[in-house]
Amino acid sequence: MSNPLLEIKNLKTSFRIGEEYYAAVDDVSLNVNKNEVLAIVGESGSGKSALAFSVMGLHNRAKIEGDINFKGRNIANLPFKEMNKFRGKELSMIFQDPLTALNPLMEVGRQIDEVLTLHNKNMPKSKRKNYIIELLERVEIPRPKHVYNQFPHELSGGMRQRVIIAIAIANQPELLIADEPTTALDVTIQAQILDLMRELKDDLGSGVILITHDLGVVAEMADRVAVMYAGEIVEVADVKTLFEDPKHPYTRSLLSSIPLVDSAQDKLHVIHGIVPSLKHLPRQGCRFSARIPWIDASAHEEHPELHEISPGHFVRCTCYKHFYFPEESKEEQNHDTAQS
Ligand SMILES: Nc1ncnc2c1ncn2[C@@H]1O[C@H](COP(=O)(O)OP(=O)(O)OP(=O)(O)O)[C@@H](O)[C@H]1O
Repeated sequence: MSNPLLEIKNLKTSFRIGEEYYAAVDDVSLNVNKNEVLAIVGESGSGKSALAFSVMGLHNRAKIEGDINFKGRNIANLPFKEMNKFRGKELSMIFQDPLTALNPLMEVGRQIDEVLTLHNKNMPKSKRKNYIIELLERVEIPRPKHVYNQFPHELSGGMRQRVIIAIAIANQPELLIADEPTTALDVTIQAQILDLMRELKDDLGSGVILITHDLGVVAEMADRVAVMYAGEIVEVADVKTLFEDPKHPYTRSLLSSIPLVDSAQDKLHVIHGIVPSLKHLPRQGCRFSARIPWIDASAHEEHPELHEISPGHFVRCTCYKHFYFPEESKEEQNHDTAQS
């Protein structure tokens, strides 16, 4: 097997609250290959952004343990300056909110130029300008020469997000992290931005970590999916397997909480409760158990592990074998149990 572009091993990212550190990312191991989109899904507070920011080295006050191997080099805890050699060049991030990610006081062209110059000190100004205009064209911004001199507030939300993408790909990164890249956009613009990201990924051959809580985006974009709950990965599978044969109760709950147009699904399941706050995350046993109280305690492992139940399909805790939705009738449950 070829070496992964990114290999995260036993990553633990902890924030200090009062006198103690609490892990928001707790012993996470994941790989991303070249030309692959790995989606990370989970509710708000599950640790997705903390994971992404750890890879980008943007958590200067968190405690980071474990390894983040990028092209074979461990970049966890690199000094900020050293990390800057990678950031914006080989590693790049698309942020959720284009208004806060852009400098409101600087023209679009100059903002892209800054990132470009940082890593291409010898490129002459005229060449840079041409390249930036090509980049704006590449992300399908109409009248790129005009937009070059515009300020972010003069552009629509969709256009601003295209500028963010242009900045992120300016130096042709090998790994691109997109944190909720379309959440702030309306649905038609979302689809255009997703199309664009897919095209760019194919052109650049980059690996992509796509962070989202939107399973529609996952179905559209991802090759593989990691489901995160309370700081842990609870299931990993290729996208087809995850949608057709989800196992973990949390994955199943997420999937059955969204309406699917072309499915025979007739009941939507509501996931009760919320991800507990960092200080109150359960650290013992199955972290999801409190949200499925109708499942007998004996179904959970004492120290839940990721089990590889088929090649490339990992599930944490054996409780998946005993899970059913309370809405399901006894008959359905018995039928399911007999089949599994
Ligand atoms: N700088 C910080 N200091 C303290 N706690 C933090 C910090 N950043 C995140 N957290 C906590 O860590 C946990 C995980 O947060 P994170 O933002 O990674 O979740 P998320 O899954 O990305 O959620 P969202 O989808 O809302 O961005 C949350 O409980 C959050 O409050």
